[in-house]
Amino acid sequence: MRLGGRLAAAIEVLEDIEQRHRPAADALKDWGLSHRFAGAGDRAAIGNIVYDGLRRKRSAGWLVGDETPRAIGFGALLLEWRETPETLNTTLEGDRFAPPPLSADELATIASRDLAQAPDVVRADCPDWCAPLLEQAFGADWVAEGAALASRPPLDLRVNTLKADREKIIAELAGTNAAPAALATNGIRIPPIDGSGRHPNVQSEPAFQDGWFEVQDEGSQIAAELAEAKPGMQVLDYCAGAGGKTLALSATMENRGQIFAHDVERQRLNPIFDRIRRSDNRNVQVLAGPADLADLEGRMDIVLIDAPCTGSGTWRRRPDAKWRLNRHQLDVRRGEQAMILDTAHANVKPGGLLVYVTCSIFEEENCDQVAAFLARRQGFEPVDHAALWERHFSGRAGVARIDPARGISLTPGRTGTDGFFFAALRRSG
Ligand SMILES: C[S@@+](CC[C@H](N)C(=O)[O-])C[C@H]1O[C@@H](n2cnc3c(N)ncnc32)[C@H](O)[C@@H]1O
Repeated sequence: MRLGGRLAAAIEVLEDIEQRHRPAADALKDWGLSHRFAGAGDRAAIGNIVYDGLRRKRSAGWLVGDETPRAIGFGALLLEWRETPETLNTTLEGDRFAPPPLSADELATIASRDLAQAPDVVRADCPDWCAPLLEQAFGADWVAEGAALASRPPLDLRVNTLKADREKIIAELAGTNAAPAALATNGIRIPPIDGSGRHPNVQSEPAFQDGWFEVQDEGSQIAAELAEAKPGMQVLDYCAGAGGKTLALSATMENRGQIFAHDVERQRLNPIFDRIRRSDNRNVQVLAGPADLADLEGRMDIVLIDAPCTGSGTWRRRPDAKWRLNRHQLDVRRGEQAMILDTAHANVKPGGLLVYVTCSIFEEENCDQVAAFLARRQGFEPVDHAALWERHFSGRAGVARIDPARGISLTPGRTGTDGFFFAALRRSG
């Protein structure tokens, strides 16, 4: 397929997502199944146009003067593929599979628009209702942070130190531009890919099959590192899900001590068994249900709450979620977070840590949630987050937003990671 056919397909997929309120991944998969002639390169390029369009939906639409899937598809190519209106129209000319080229009206609109002069919400590429939340979180930087959340993400890997070291894996991945991550001690980063390219399928590498590394955003790795799980400790991962943080904690504990993996939806834990086998983690115990949890009351050195949240920090990777999210869902998540804090804290032993993590950028799910918990509950004190950060990332204070008494925020704009929030509260008695 040429660019015109790929653009037409991307517009079709964007229409499907909009009309049927479908996740982007499902719509793309269905398109691939009903167009089996399209090769892997075509599917990757179509996926890139769709994801670029969803990340930059507002700025793409604003540039072309409409909010239709067509305007978003064309806008994505202009903003992210280094196309110009002229190169695009020349490329589409005579291609019978391409959408109609940019019209005279569209060309005039594009020529008259300068994105630097666009309204703030357009440059931040966020829904109107989220703008005050971004402003609350980032102050004067909110537009820049919104724009960073609308950029293409890198592919981050975490070295499984139980089986390999960073140099060895980087050598295995030669030719992918893999390099040590800027902050995470065991992180490897493969930078974002340009245009129609795609990241290597690292999960098909023998090194992955042998458990040498996991795919994990650097922000998630940093959060696990800051929890300071040590060999011999008793740790409860209260919202373990597929086990990304469980495995990271287990590796820092060098397989000594015990980490209990719990999740209210037990089927979410299913991938963990295969991951444990592959990665040689031997100190993970997956809890079967609430009865097992009762045995842990007051006994844990660390209880990690990787809380269910809006996921607003991961909009680079799941841009369709940005447009589906609404105020009601945020309120539901806040209720769940408060309830989990009020329940899970009972498992922390005196002197132990309650660690609260989200992949959200909203204060309401982060600092506010911690402040409300501390106001409700006696016996927990925040650690000194500035000192904690300094212990791990000495001299790099500027790359995170640190409120010493409330927590640490990581963002795409400042940290170069997905948006994450981390807070550690010590139990006094
Ligand atoms: C952010 S995800 C966890 C991701 C996982 N820790 C990782 O690193 O791969 C949040 C998890 O919290 C779980 N959850 C939601 N409500 C819960 C509750 N009341 N108690 C325990 N887990 C809960 C969800 O099922 C979901 O798997």
